[in-house]
Order: sequence, then structure tokens, then C-alpha cells
Amino acid sequence: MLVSSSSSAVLRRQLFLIRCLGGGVGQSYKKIRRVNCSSMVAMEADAEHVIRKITPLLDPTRHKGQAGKVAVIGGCREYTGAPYFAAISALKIGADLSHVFCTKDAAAVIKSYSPELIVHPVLEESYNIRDDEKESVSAKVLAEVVKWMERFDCLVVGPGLGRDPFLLDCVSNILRHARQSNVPMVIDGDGLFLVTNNLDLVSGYSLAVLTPNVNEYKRLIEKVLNCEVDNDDASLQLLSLARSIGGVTILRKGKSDLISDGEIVKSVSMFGSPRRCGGQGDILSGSVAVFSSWARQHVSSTKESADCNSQNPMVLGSVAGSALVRNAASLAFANNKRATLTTDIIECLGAR
Ligand SMILES: NC(=O)C1=CN([C@@H]2O[C@H](COP(=O)(O)OP(=O)(O)OC[C@H]3O[C@@H](n4cnc5c(N)ncnc54)[C@H](O)[C@@H]3O)[C@@H](O)[C@H]2O)[C@@H](O)CC1
Ligand SMILES: Nc1ncnc2c1ncn2[C@@H]1O[C@H](COP(=O)(O)OP(=O)(O)OP(=O)(O)O)[C@@H](O)[C@H]1O
Ligand SMILES: [Mg+2]
Repeated sequence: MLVSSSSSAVLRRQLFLIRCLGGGVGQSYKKIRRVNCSSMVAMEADAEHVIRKITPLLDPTRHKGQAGKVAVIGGCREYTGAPYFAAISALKIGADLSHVFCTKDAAAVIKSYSPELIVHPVLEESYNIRDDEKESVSAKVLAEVVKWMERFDCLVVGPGLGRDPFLLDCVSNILRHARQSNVPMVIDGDGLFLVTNNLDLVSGYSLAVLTPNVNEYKRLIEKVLNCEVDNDDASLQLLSLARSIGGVTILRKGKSDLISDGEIVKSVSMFGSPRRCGGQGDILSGSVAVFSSWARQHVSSTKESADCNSQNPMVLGSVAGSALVRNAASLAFANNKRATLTTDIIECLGAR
């Protein structure tokens, strides 16, 4: 592979700073910032190449399910759009089956948006149950999800989940079980609210991807690194954050998306859309779930993954998911200008 001298200089500097980070991450990050006046620059990912590499062929010998089975854990009284956006995006990108596990109130609404989704009305919020029922209801919720768990290639946890404490306790149990079963997970929205306050749920789990927006990232940085967000050295801080949470992959959404697993930092800066309507992050979480599943299949089926820049399938999936959503957002904006909505972007997911 040809590497230009400027990109190899960036790589050398990345490697130097990563070595400096060493083990004690929070402190090392602050020390490096004090003694280094120049910043660490993320390398732009070759997203087109990654997408081409990991996307499976539309092969007539393949059967239903082989292109991916995704489950979204989210959807409550307030939010029905977010889980729908995540789940339908996974299908539009190419997954074969997309499930939603949500509260009973949300289920009928989500089913009515689309006959394509398999909707399980299994989650419960506090207002609906008595204190003396909590233990048995919690066990029942877990059992309802667990019986499906091993069929899923990836969970998306959090879009439209809400913040009801009992519901979040049940979701913590689901996360622990998914982790024991080695099921990959993308954590977004209220799932990030949950894990930021309970880092042990994901810490050290290399099959987890966190997709924070600006607020969610700020809360993570404050909680984990105990400092403010540093936009002057965003890459190094992200690398340090991912390393502090034990090598989970973090996709920091923004003007450029930044992706790190604590070993490497990539950016996806291609033009997206200037519209910031709600729901675009939900599309991204469904997209990353599908591409990460494909990347895992690709990495396990071929030895040539080294030419994809990083062998971590969760990083590859994040790069591909980010690029595809930004591309769709840019197409939707070209068609709809200021009237662009999340549903318009979903319609553009298949147009490349
Ligand atoms: N159409 C939909 O159904 C959509 C639902 N969404 C969902 O909305 C939820 C919140 O996501 P945001 O991106 O707005 O999250 P943010 O963390 O950006 O929250 C937005 C604001 O609301 C406050 N807030 C939210 N819940 C609170 C609570 N229980 N107590 C105190 N303050 C609270 C936050 O502090 C912040 O100021 C997520 O579940 C997300 O998935 C969004 O994805 C947008 C689209
Ligand atoms: N300033 C920006 N310019 C261009 N694209 C952006 C910008 N900020 C975010 N994006 C893109 O928009 C998508 C959603 O990111 P955003 O930060 O809006 O997520 P979110 O707040 O979680 O969304 P949601 O409303 O679904 O919860 C991502 O694909 C990201 O790359
Ligand atoms: Mg969001």
C-alpha cells in the first residue's frame, strides 16, 4: 500500500503519542497535553475502500439471516421514532432481519410505522408496576430477550429508551447477558446515559461501540477523564477515553466523526448535511450495527484484513456506518434543502 510522506508523518506522531499514553490513562492524557504543544491529528479513513471490502456480495446461494440480524433495545412512551429509525435503517442498509424490544405502549405505534420490523412489547416502566412485582417482572423481561439473544449479530441499545430507573435496571441485565454471550453492541442515546453511570457494563468489552453526540460525549469525558472536552486535541482525548474504558470503540459524532478503539484514531470528514434535525444519530446506530457485523464476518473469513488499516471490526464498521450516513444525508439535502428530515435521509441510504 502506498502511504504519502505527510500521512506517514501523521501516523508516526500518532504512534509516538499512543506510546506516551501507556497504562495510567487519565493522568497520562493530562500530562501529555501539558508537555506537548502540537496536537495529535486523526488520519482520514479510506471509507470507500472499507465499505467495498466488508459489504457482502448479493449472492443467490445465501439464505435469510446471513446478511445480518439486528435488534434495537429502545422505544418508550415518549420516543417511538428513534427505535424505528435505527431498526429500519439497519434493514435499508442490507440486514435481513430487524427486531425492536420496547415497552408495551410503544410497540403498537412502532409496528404501525412498518410491517418490516419484528416488534417485541417486553420492556416495562416503573409507573406500570408495583414495587412487590419488580423482581419477577425484571426476571421475565430478561427471559423474553434472552430467548432471542444468540440469534442476533448485533444489538443497538438506547435509541428512544428513556431514563426510567426500573427499565434501565432491566436493560443493564440484558447488557450483562449479551456480553457473556459475546454479542456485539452499539450503545447510543439513553443507553449512553446508562453506561456513563455504570461503566462496568461495557468496560473492557471490545465488541462494544459507543456513539456519543455532543452532550453524551461531554458527560463521558467528565465522568471518565474527570476534565472538560478538549477540542484543541480532540483525537488524543478520544484515544485516551477509549483506552480508559478498556478498548471499547467510540464514535464521536460531529462536524467530522472521530473514531477510536484506544489503539488508533480515524476521522470521517466527508460532507454530510447542514441540517441537524433529530433522528440522524439513530440512523447511524443502526448503520454501525450492520457494518460491524459485516466487518466481523469479513475479518474472520479472510487473512487480508491488514489492508483495511485496522483489523478491529468495530472500527471498520464505525468508519463504514459513518461514511454511508453522511453520504445519504448529503444526497437528501441536495434534494430537499432545509426541508430535509430524517425519513428523507433513510430513503437515500441505498443510493450510492
Ligand atoms: N423521534 C424520536 O423519537 C427521537 C428520539 N430521540 C431520543 O431522545 C432521547 C434523548 O436524546 P437526546 O439526543 O435529546 O439527548 P441529550 O442528552 O442530547 O438530551 C437533550 C436534553 O434533554 C435533557 N434530558 C433528557 N432527558 C432528561 C432527563 N430524564 N432528566 C433530565 N434531563 C434530561 C438533557 O440534559 C439535554 O439537555 C434518546 O433516547 C434519543 O434516542 C432522539 O434520537 C431524536 C429523535
Ligand atoms: N456539524 C455537523 N456537520 C455534519 N454532520 C454532522 C454534524 N454533527 C453531526 N453530524 C452527523 O449527523 C449524524 C448524527 O449526529 P448527531 O450529533 O446529530 O447525533 P444525535 O444528536 O445523537 O442525533 P439524534 O437526534 O438521532 O439523537 C452523524 O452521522 C454525524 O456524522
Ligand atoms: Mg442520539
